[in-house]
Amino acid sequence: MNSDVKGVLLVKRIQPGTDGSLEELEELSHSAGYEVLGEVTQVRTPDKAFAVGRGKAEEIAALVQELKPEKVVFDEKLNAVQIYNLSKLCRVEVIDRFNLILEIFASRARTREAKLQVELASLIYERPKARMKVTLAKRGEQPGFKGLGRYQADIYESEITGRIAKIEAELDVIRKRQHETRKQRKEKGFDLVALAGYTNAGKSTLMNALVGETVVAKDQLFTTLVPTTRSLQIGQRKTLLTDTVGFIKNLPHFMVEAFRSTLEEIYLADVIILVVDVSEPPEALVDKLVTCHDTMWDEIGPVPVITALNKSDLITEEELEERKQAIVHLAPHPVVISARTGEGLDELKQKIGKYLPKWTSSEVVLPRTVEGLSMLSQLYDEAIVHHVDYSDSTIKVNLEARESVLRRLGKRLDSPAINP
Ligand SMILES: Nc1nc2c(ncn2[C@@H]2O[C@H](COP(=O)(O)OP(=O)(O)OP(=O)(O)O)[C@@H](O)[C@H]2O)c(=O)[nH]1
Ligand SMILES: [Mg+2]
Repeated sequence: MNSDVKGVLLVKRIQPGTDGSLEELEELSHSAGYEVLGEVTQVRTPDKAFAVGRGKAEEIAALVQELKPEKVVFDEKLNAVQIYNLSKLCRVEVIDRFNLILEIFASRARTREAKLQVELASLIYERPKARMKVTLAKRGEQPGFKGLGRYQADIYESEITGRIAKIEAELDVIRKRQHETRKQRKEKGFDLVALAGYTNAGKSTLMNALVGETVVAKDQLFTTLVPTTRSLQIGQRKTLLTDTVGFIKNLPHFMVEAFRSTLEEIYLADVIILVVDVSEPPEALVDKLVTCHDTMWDEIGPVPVITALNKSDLITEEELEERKQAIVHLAPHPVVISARTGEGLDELKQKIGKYLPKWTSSEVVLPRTVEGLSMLSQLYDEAIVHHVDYSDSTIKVNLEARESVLRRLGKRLDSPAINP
């Protein structure tokens, strides 16, 4: 084993009747920079609360002795007592899937916003355990009892609550500013297009392929943590394309909430491109699409969704057909693409154009003054100008624009600008 790479032992929860190959704890561990030294599986009993039996706990402890991992990672959410007992028995740090996701987020967070979001999510996750943690700490020695995150036992629940309130207030300020920026962009005639989808589906690669710029794209989960926006010309329309944080299965609601400002880019878009990795087996594909729908469906309203079936370069025609059949009810307006080879990108752009909000055609009459000419130049930026007629005192412009642009123009001209 490479001495720089830390090892983990996984305790995977698997659905009865499956081999657990669809579970992504391994992938998450790699993305967090760990080497997987071994796995213990535990069949999930749907209606029962999660418990680790004595036999299972001893099996894990024996493997810890043998493999000497840095941490034991449970697929299941653990409470403070379970973490305490397990870490005492195994003499090693015990964490669960959410701690692992938080570790990944924490290691990727670069901006103030991302860092605050990660801290908020981990505080909300740790708060219910704080009380128990203090009780357990008072019992004295706690071998390897580090699984509750970096907050030590002397930080009480109320301090955590105070910190949460502080972060929320700061995030609120950031959000308001972002909201204002988005509103201004819309008013300037830009349409907002968001890339959404499961983590590692290829959103950032697609963004790069569409706008020819370099957003970091890697074969790991949660490469993108804060949205990046670039302009993208669709026919004559200017749009802003935003790359967003990926979705993942079983993300607790508090975590989705902590990343709300990031997800807002999706919720406020005019068109959503839902990117899926179509090279995955049909069951995984269905599973991931269901997660995407669960995460965003209630929030997005009647916004058109185009499904980009990405990574088609990795599969045969027959495999593609099989997958298309499997997801027919989950993938609105599908387009087969490969962000890597560029296949299907023209068709995707055409589809985006088709689903952009309709603009209004209008004829406006501007005064032939310095101000009128400045309005005309602004219209070239914010609208599609079809025809301009100059007379001695007026400029007649035939154009298409977002209604808000026409309304604003009407106000400046002191007369309605909308004459369809
Ligand atoms: N073969 C192939 N690989 C692709 C394609 N698109 C993306 N990939 C690869 O898939 C991996 C993930 O791509 P990203 O663009 O980082 O995915 P993402 O959806 O932005 O991921 P997160 O930001 O982590 O949520 C990278 O290794 C890409 O090179 C494609 O069309 N074909
Ligand atoms: Mg990305």
